[in-house]
Amino acid sequence: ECSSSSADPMAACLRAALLPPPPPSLASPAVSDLLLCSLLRLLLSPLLLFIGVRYGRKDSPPLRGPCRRAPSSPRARRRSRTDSARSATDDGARRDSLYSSLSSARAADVRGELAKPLLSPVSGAPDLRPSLPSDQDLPSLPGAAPREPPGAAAAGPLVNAAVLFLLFASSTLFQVYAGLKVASHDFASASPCLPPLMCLPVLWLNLQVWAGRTLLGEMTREEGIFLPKVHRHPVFFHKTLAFHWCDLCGVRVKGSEGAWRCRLCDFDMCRTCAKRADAATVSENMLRGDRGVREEAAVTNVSYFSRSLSLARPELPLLLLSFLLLALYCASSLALPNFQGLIIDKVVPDDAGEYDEAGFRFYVKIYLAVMLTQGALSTVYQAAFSLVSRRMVFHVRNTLFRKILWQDVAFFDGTESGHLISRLTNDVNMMMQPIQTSLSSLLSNTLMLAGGVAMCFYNSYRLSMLAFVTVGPIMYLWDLYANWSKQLNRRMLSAWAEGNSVASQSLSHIRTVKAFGTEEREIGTYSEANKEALRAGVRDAWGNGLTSALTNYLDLGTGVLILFYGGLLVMDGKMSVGRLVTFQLFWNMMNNAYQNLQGLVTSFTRSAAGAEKVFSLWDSAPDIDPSVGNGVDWDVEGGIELKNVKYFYQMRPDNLVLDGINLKIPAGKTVALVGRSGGGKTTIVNMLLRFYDPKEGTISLDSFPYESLKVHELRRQFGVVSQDTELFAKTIAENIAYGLDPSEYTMEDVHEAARRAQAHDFIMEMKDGYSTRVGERGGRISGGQRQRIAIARVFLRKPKIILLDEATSALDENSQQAVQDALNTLIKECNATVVLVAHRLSTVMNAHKIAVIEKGKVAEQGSHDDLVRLGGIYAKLVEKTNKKKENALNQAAIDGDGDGEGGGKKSDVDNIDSLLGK
Ligand SMILES: Nc1ncnc2c1ncn2[C@@H]1O[C@H](COP(=O)(O)OP(=O)(O)OP(=O)(O)O)[C@@H](O)[C@H]1O
Repeated sequence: ECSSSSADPMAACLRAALLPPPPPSLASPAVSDLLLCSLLRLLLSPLLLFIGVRYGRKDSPPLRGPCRRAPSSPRARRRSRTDSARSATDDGARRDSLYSSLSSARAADVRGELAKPLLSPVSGAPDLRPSLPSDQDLPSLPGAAPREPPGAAAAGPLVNAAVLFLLFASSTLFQVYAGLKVASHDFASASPCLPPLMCLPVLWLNLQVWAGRTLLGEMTREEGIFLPKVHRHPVFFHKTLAFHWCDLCGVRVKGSEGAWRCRLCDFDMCRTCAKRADAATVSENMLRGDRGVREEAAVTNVSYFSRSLSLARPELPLLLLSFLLLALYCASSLALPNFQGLIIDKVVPDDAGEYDEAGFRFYVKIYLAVMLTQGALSTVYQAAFSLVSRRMVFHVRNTLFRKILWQDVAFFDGTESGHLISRLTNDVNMMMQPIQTSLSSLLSNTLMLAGGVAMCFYNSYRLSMLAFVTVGPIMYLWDLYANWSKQLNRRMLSAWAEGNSVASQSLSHIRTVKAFGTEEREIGTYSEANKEALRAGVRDAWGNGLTSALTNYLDLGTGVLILFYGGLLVMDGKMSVGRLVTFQLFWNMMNNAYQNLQGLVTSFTRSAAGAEKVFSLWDSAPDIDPSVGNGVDWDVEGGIELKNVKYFYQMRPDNLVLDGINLKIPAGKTVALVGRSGGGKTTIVNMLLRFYDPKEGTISLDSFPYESLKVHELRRQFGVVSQDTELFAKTIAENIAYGLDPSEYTMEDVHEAARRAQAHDFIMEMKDGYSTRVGERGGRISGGQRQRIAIARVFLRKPKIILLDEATSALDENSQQAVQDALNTLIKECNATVVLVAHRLSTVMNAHKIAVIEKGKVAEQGSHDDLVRLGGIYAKLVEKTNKKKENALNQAAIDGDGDGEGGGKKSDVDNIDSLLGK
């Protein structure tokens, strides 16, 4: 037939290939061809998979010692997670025994214990320290000294990619061939089971590719190492990490050295830290509660989608209305191509050369009416969806901020504010972006796709079979790209978080930056973080472009096939022109819907990187749960007792700060804490505020254990003036009344509180008085003024317990005197329990009780007279002060200096730190 005398030999050839009229039977050559193809693939696929699994592995040889490989199968991963959760629970349950063993050791001994090799934990106690690879293990870690021939490891990913490509290319070719066969077969008198039978190979091929890819992915998964006590996810060695900081030591990773990195969250570990046997579980920017680090779970598309939908639950009525309108809109859209086809058929003359003008006018009118209805429906449903998505974003931002603020104080010890700002902004934006922009298009495209597919098959199953052979390959390509893009987006979010962190630190310490002239360095660091994000973004853009180009070519090829084969059918009189146009319109509609959906799935997959960070924080409830406990509903007296309190900070577990503190703070009395710098005084104040829970021992208020009380109500009993008060960037009046409801005070109360705190005069000297804005952190007023505003706060709140943590230590002599006077008035007038941390003997001498904190214990306690009589540490301090004063007086007499300070500073004379000899 190809050599026939047709005007267009090429068309004749294709026609012969596409339109053979074979006798319809199950044993026809078309069917046997397809069976042969399927068989061929049945042999080819396992062969390719074998090559991929054998030569495509990327991982390193097994490790020895305490670190183990990341479990490779999903079930093993689940089991491992359960194991580590169980071991964490066991660790918690057995923690007491560890602490009892710790209690017998002094802090220094504890440090010594922790420095022991990892394989010999504290005897009889669970080892809470990280199981990091020992030095012997490290050479076997990937990147350190691979045992496999260097070429083999490097070629792994290439082999893998080549195998995947061959699988993809062969399946696409087979699918196109199968499509052509189905489309060209004459089913007129065939057995009814033949058409579906001939369609099966296409389905089968797609299934094969999907199964092959999943299998290859699972079997060649790069296995990192799993260090359950350092990090909850497996970590992988990366030879080049251009812009990352080690989350253990905080030092920047050198690009040439490489480092360990978690691919699920923002965790990096340098090689030096990986070798440290005494590295503590101190990773920065991890989710942590008061009891330790928490897992950040990976988010799948399904869970991301279902959780996002659950966020829309409060908007359900509006959402249902918009869905209804949308369904109507889609139904009208699906009707349109039919009318277009009918209109075209009416303008084509019939066999007698007549036009059906009446029919033509009728269908044009209907077409117009449907279009107008469609326009109105689309306006309303889009507005409704946009409203729903905006409300969702509002809800997510508010809730996330609430979740952050309710985290334990320990969480903030280990997290930089820049990272948190990043979660609130970049991560939320990334997570909400597909929902915000595509809530409506998701549904409309799904409906259009389903309707389009049905209408395509209804109009021509032959053309449909031909057209659908590229759907599988296109899906495959987009899926590949989406998963790759998700990784890039994770990297981008980490880089943005680092950038935010650099920016927020530089801005909050702008004076230091200026003083040291490090502007350029900070700009460089910031720009490097952004450069890393840019690099990932550029790669993502290229990937997107390439995937779009490939899928577009597949799509265009399908369009050409439909046109060509459809044209042949029309020429053979097997299809009308209107039908062909209708089919084309439905195909375009379905194809658009499909591509939009594919784009949506892709953006969901990448945005899951942001959703991971948002949801993990969302799900992380604080260990000191604000909703747990009873209200403080009795008339609080303010008596506090600490019994055998032991504590070490999570970020420095080797430093046992409190080692069995026993202290009674009687109601209405003043108790002073003295001791050397770093001795743990502020830590006791933190424990009194229940910022942290003791690792061992109890604290009670009026005999009620702290854990039995609602933490928020407990903290409301306290007023605090600390070393460096930081005010909010609000007015002075707002700062004084901070934390109180407007109904709880009047402006007169605010003025009175300021007067008693000796702040009223300096406030009134300012042009705007109480409306003066103090700037960020109160930077526009002096340190002494800030402290007096903090004291005014306490006066206004009238708390039952007042905590004064070295309130005058950061001030110059004149300010010190003014603040000290204000504090003395506070102590006298408030009739409250006062806990006073002071660095000058003169401020503690009048306290009812003085507790000397030494090496994490209360070394001695009692009144000034009792302690002087005892002849211990405190008595020595008093003795030294008296001697200093005597010397100063003698010196003054010799110098003829009237003030008796001997030229020295008055505060030096009774400064506890200098008397203790730091
Ligand atoms: N958030 C924290 N994380 C880890 N370690 C901390 C933290 N805060 C304090 N430390 C450490 O705990 C120990 C006790 O600190 P604390 O502030 O309680 O001492 P202090 O007696 O109040 O000292 P100073 O008189 O100098 O204020 C110190 O070694 C300190 O370095």
